[in-house]
Amino acid sequence: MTAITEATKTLMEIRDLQVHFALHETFKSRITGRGGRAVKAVDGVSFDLEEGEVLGLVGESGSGKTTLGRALLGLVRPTGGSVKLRGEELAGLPERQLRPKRRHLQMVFQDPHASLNPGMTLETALAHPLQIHKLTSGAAETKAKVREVLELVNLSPVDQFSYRLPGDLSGGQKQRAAIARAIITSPDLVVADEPISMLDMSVRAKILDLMIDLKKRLGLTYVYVTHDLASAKFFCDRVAIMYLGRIVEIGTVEQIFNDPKHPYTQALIRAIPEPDPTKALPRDLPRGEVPDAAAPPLGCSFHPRCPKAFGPCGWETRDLRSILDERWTNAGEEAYTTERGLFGDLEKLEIGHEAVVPAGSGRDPSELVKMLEEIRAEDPDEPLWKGVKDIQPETHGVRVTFEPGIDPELYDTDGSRVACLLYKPE
Ligand SMILES: Nc1ncnc2c1ncn2[C@@H]1O[C@H](COP(=O)(O)OP(=O)(O)OP(=O)(O)O)[C@@H](O)[C@H]1O
Repeated sequence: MTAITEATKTLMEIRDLQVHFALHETFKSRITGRGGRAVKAVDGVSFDLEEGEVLGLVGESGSGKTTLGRALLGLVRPTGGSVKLRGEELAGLPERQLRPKRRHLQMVFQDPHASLNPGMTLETALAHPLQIHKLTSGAAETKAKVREVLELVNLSPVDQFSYRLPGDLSGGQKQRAAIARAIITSPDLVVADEPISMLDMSVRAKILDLMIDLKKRLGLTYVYVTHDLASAKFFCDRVAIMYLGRIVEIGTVEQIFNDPKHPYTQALIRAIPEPDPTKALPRDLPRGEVPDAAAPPLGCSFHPRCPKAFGPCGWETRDLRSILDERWTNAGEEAYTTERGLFGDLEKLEIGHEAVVPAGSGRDPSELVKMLEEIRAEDPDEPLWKGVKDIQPETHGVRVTFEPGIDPELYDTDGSRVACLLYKPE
């Protein structure tokens, strides 16, 4: 592995990268260019990738790891921001200009079976990129290069493997062939998206060992996309923890594993199943599921699940709604009927830091204020209440005002860089 402290050269510079996928476009939003909902798969990501390093992108399903990895390769078009390869801007390049760059930017996929053409021998499959990018002059040179790369990935005796079809190979051998195809163009960067998760336990470590070996021999740089922190610890030099399209913590393996700072990273690390390092993350993370990426929580997007959340983290009407829903799910029928009757239609609550909670039909808003105060008094340590600034009766309901939230940036700490207000400089 590369020591990050050594003098390194920057291979890629990623700044404020955004990949938003439009959803449910209406006629009006299409015409005006406004108002259409979008999934913010990658939402303002910045980092440098140093030559020769292995950077892990780690996070739960839907955090944007794959989209970010694909955006680095130009396989998905950024909707904003910049991706520079050795100083040259790739974001926004027309396909015609991007195509010749692709030999420098390769990908290894999760499913080696799906990524290889079942009707092509390994020799044909590996010769293909050499021919497309015109990297060899003539059949003899192509054949020699294919043999060299098959040797490199340990698919030998080469004479036998050259003429095999993917169907004749084991899962591990298929992934070796897919890796061979990725490295045959002498790329600078290989994005490996869950390259071992579909393989038998017995071959997973061998494939990562092979990738480390190839990196040393060929001077490759890897971005390793995974939800498996244990394999990232083994394989990576640095790790970026992603949550809802953002990097929430980035640091060296030592910083992330020995001194995790973000409450989300801490939860992920606590959840690593030991001693078996190959299992996926269990889902015993705090408070619920990953929210909808089309309408992420305000402020810090982790705040609704965060055990350390406090006043300015971005409390909002949806949090109040969840607290009430949770309370009523656990309430007895009588208590539920009494309390629920005080409230009007909560579907009408708008997303924001201020909301008028409607009173139930014929109910006095002051009863609602009393109820909310009672709920607060029962559990004053519930972090939501630390973000509530004011509860006031109005004509038809109660105005609940929250502290204006702060959307954290990546802050420098004495270790990793962390997007959490606990580390915001004064
Ligand atoms: N082509 C697309 N159109 C619309 N939404 C998309 C598209 N691709 C990804 N998304 C959404 O973007 C978000 C990030 O997806 P992405 O696949 O990058 O996450 P991930 O962390 O790699 O997840 P997984 O581990 O499940 O692959 C998700 O909410 C996903 O549903």
